[in-house]
Amino acid sequence: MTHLALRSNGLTKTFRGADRTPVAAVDHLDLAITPGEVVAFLGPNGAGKTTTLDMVLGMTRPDSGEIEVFGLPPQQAARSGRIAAVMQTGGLQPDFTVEETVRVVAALHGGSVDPAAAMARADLAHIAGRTVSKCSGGEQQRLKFALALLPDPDLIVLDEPTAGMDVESRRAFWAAMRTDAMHGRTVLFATHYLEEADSFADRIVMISGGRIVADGPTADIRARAGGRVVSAVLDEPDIARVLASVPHATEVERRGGRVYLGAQDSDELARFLLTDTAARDVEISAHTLEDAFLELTA
Ligand SMILES: Nc1ncnc2c1ncn2[C@@H]1O[C@H](COP(=O)(O)OP(=O)(O)OP(=O)(O)O)[C@@H](O)[C@H]1O
Repeated sequence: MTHLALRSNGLTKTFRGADRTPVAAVDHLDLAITPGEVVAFLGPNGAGKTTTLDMVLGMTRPDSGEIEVFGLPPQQAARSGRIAAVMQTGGLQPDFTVEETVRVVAALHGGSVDPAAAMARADLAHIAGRTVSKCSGGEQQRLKFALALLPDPDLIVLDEPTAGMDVESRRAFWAAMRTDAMHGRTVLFATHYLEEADSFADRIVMISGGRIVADGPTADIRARAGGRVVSAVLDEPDIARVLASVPHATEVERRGGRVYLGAQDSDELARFLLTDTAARDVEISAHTLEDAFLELTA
């Protein structure tokens, strides 16, 4: 029988806040991830991403609900090397070189991936002799990624792996990750960065207040923000005619000499503009992921 990479039912974790009031960090979370999926776990600060990932890794026990990784309890999946993580915090020895770090951890875990291969896959070969304290934030994250690859896990979990990196380092990190994910590994990563979710994930699970507010293919989540916007250069009488004639047409905004219009059916709106008005320079654009994010996590 083929198991899901991750399955949770009614997963719940509550903490006590500073004034002892309960905070539902994760609130009845149901999630199913099939092997090979690359899933972004997207949500604002305090949404419950880290708490969920801690439970996925068996580092925190849920108060109630169930969670399985490849059909196993999370701790067992972690012990057997089927799951590994790149977490936000986590000790690297500052005096070790990159290569020493990878070799020591490989020896400790009896990893199934050759240390040199893990370094190559995390794009570290050219800095193998550099001490950890001299590595940039991005290089240290890639080192953690190499360490996570050592047991050759089927599921790799990344908690905001590029937090604090500059654009260049983020690009290098994701290039290394993307190459690796093409080998069929399941990837679950938490992020605040919409563009990372957009460009790297097949699927987005959006979480807010410990609950899933949207879950689906990246393009579908974007579309949920409410269709498309049609913009054109248009004079006042034509704007009035569009608003009166096209069902549910609304004026969204005016900017740079253009008017931006929304409607239930954007194709119908565009057709009306092109055939019944003197509209020029008509453009149809999808809502951005940011629109969806703001709407769904509001
Ligand atoms: N050990 C703890 N004790 C008390 N409250 C906690 C603890 N850990 C998390 N919380 C609270 O649980 C909620 C969810 O936190 P969590 O760290 O899971 O969110 P997050 O989505 O990872 O946030 P961020 O993006 O800021 O890292 C927050 O309100 C947080 O303050």
